[in-house]
Amino acid sequence: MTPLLSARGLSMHYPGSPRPALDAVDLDIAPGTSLAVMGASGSGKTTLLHCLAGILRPTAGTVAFTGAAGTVDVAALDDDARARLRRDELGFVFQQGLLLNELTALENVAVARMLAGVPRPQAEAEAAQWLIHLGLAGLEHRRLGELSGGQAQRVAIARAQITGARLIFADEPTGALDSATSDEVLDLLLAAVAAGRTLVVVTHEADVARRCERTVVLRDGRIVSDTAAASASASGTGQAAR
Ligand SMILES: Nc1ncnc2c1ncn2[C@@H]1O[C@H](COP(=O)(O)OP(=O)(O)OP(=O)(O)O)[C@@H](O)[C@H]1O
Repeated sequence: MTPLLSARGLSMHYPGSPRPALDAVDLDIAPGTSLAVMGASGSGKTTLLHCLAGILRPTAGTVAFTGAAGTVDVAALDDDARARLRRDELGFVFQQGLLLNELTALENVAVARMLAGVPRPQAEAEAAQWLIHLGLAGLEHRRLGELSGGQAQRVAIARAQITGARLIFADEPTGALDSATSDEVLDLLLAAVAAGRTLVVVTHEADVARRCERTVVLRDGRIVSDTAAASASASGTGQAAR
């Protein structure tokens, strides 16, 4: 099967840094699978996610993404094209950054559709459906700052999916949550995978990684292990450890 995302020789050398944060990483991600990225603090997890998602431009390597318009090299796109790709084809669940505290839950989700040119009434109607789907009925008009951490992550998961994004990147999506809430948030992310989306999740938590089909571990910017979960289906099975 053609990978949804295929990185080759992906390297990131931050200016002034003595060593690369990412060092010639090769990684194929099959569509419809869940991948956990683990590793010690500073091993390069967020840098990898940002290079794969077109947030950062790597200093070397390619990232082939097969989306609506065919295959593009994310690493070679200019800033505007990468911003469009992120807006139209990728979803993000980060601990902070994308959601706005002063907007309501509904507005935070609807804005993702409005950025794609959908009129506000339609965007809000679609957003309301997503919020119900994610268990937030009745909280649509709460400002984000008035929601719990778990509720805010549900808003982020709604926002990540409302655009039809096939690929969702999550960076420590459960990091600030208690274990029951963390399980619920992961349930929702994995439900998106069951619905056909692809998930890449950076996590420190073994419990989160265990529930993904495949886990890669980074050390000093390199993939040092790549394993499929015992219960995982054949798709997304690991490549040999380097
Ligand atoms: N903007 C930057 N400028 C310079 N160096 C950076 C920058 N961002 C990250 N680094 C360095 O790159 C390396 C990898 O960082 P990265 O944030 O990707 O690691 P991580 O595995 O996500 O860490 P953590 O688990 O602590 O979030 C680290 O040595 C870090 O200090």
